[in-house]
Amino acid sequence: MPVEVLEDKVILKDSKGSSAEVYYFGATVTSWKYRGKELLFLSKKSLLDGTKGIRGGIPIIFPQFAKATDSSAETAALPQHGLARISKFEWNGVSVDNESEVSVRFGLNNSQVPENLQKDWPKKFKLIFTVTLNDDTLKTNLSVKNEDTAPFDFNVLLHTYYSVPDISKVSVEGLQNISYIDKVKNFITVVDNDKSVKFTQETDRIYGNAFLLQRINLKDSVVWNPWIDKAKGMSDFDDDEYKQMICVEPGHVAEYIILKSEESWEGGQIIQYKH
Ligand SMILES: O=P(O)(O)OC[C@H]1O[C@@H](O)[C@H](O)[C@@H](O)[C@@H]1O
Repeated sequence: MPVEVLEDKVILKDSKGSSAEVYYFGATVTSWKYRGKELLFLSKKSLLDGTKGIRGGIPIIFPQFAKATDSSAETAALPQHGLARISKFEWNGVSVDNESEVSVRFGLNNSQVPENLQKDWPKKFKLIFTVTLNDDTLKTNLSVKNEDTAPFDFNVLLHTYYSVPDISKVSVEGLQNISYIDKVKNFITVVDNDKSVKFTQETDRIYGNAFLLQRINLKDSVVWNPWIDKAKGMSDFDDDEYKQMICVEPGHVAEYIILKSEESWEGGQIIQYKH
């Protein structure tokens, strides 16, 4: 059976032994295993009961990345990282199921969002999140439809937590000569001349127009590791877990996307495990 539909999550299984798990809460992918090997990081302290955003996997960030810096932004009243990751999506069923690929869908519209968040961002919208598993490849695709009568602004990001055996041995390549905003150093703009990014301290950078993964319509990249002090301050993250994860997050966050009434936007990422 390639798709198991449970009370709180859906499990996708590939014929060669790969699998993925997606919670309805946030439509968060919490596990992606290549033939049994876990590739995503999920904190052992993460809550999975819908009382807090899931700490790990691939939370969907929409319609605001971080907290809006401009108090006049339409999304200014929303909490950090918006509403999608803390809303329960509906199960929209299996869309593809064949020898090589299994694909499932989750949906969220404004009336399914907790009431306080509806007030914080009173827009009519519809999200469809599609997760596709194919042996060594995971595709996550989001479509956003504006069902309101006026345009709205949004950010979007796939906050992907990768599991790594040892952060001191990790490097992220493909960001050379791209300027980034350094959130750890007071949001200064820096141009990266190094061939790869290595991790020896708290790292929180927004790269504009980077092409790191195969991505569709997501031009920015956030690279994040909380490191020691910030890890200690996070209740849903174990003190030492910063050594076992790295977030590389494709998104559209440096500017807002403006979506007109009745129009749709679509974007996503395709991650392939090199084995
Ligand atoms: O603790 P949260 O809300 O899940 O955010 C985690 C991190 O998410 C990253 O995307 C941000 O760049 C960081 O600044 C932030 O700390």
